[in-house]
Amino acid sequence: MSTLYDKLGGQPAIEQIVDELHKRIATDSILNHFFAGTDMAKQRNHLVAFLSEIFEGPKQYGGRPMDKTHAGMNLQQQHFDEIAKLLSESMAVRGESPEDTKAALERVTNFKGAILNK
Ligand code: HEM
Repeated sequence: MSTLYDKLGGQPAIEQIVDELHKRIATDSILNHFFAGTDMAKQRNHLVAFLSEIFEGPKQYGGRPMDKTHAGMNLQQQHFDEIAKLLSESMAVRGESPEDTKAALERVTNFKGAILNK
């Protein structure tokens, strides 16, 4: 049976989705200030690896756990919702189906408790 990673189109698809997401974050006034000091090239690789892994692709994320990564940011529900919205848009642009997009959002939402209020 194919995994969500395969259904989405594998590594090239995840890379394109993350690039679309980063384009949107850059012009989003709710989110972009959080990334002011971030090396976005590194961030791209980390996020591609992280998403690939949670979508059941090859295990490849070697970065910090989500609670440590977002420590001190005091992220709130509205920030999470905004990223989730931009991620959905990025998946739609890439031509992903509503079902696969929903499944992906569910996987990401599993980490909400580790990301918010840190
Ligand atoms: C929606 C679910 C989210 C996921 C799956 C996620 C995932 C990640 C990952 C994998 C990293 C890289 C970790 C590392 O460098 O070791 C990261 C870093 C980061 N995330 Fe998130 N994140 C999420 C939500 C958010 C939100 C809502 C914000 C703020 C608006 C945010 C802001 C950041 C920032 C600023 C960094 C870079 C930290 C640095 O420069 O060291 N994240 N995130």
